[in-house]
Amino acid sequence: MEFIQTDLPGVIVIEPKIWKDERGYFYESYNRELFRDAGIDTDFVQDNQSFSHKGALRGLHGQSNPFAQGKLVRVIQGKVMDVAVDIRKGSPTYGKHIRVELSGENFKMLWIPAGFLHGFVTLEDNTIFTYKVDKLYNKESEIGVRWNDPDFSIDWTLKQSEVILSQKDAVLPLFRDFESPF
Ligand SMILES: Cc1cn([C@H]2C[C@H](O)[C@@H](COP(=O)(O)OP(=O)(O)O[C@H]3O[C@@H](C)C(=O)[C@@H](O)[C@H]3O)O2)c(=O)[nH]c1=O
Repeated sequence: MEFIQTDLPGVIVIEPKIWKDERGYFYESYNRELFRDAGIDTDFVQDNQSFSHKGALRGLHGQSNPFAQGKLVRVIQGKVMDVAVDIRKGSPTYGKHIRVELSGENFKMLWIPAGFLHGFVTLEDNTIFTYKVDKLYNKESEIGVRWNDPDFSIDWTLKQSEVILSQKDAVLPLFRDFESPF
């Protein structure tokens, strides 16, 4: 299993070792000891899964303390462009984002600690996205910023007309009107 630092300190790409044979494949999607050795020392308390049609864009989301979540995300089937945005005030990379393509074929995972917003757009139909989080869902703690915020100018790969949003995500605040709790 390889742990690869990204341009946002704290956000880590994980490439698991894939064991392929005539039956198919096997891999460890989480190993507490290896993660702890790599500096990801946390207790996961909830697993989530979503299914999306091509163009579904979920984000940019987070939760404030005491429910701020670290997330370990991956794609089981299909493909997404996954995005993390640093919203830690005073961070040298405050307001900056990274993008990583995650797919059922590249097996990559992304660790996004608390203090970041997270979102993804599905690039293929029938995409199954799964993630572990280290704090429980808490509706009252939900925070977010509009996906197409001009200050972030994220290249989501798809055109605006191809994107499917929830009603909630369509009206999230812009970054300039957002008070980061971190
Ligand atoms: C996130 C979440 C939602 N729900 C419920 C509430 C809601 O009625 C329904 C759908 O929720 P949402 O529309 O917020 O789902 P979604 O837009 O997929 O939200 C997710 O987006 C990605 C980008 C993340 O990073 C996640 O943390 C989460 O915020 O599921 C839970 O019961 N538990 C949870 O942990």
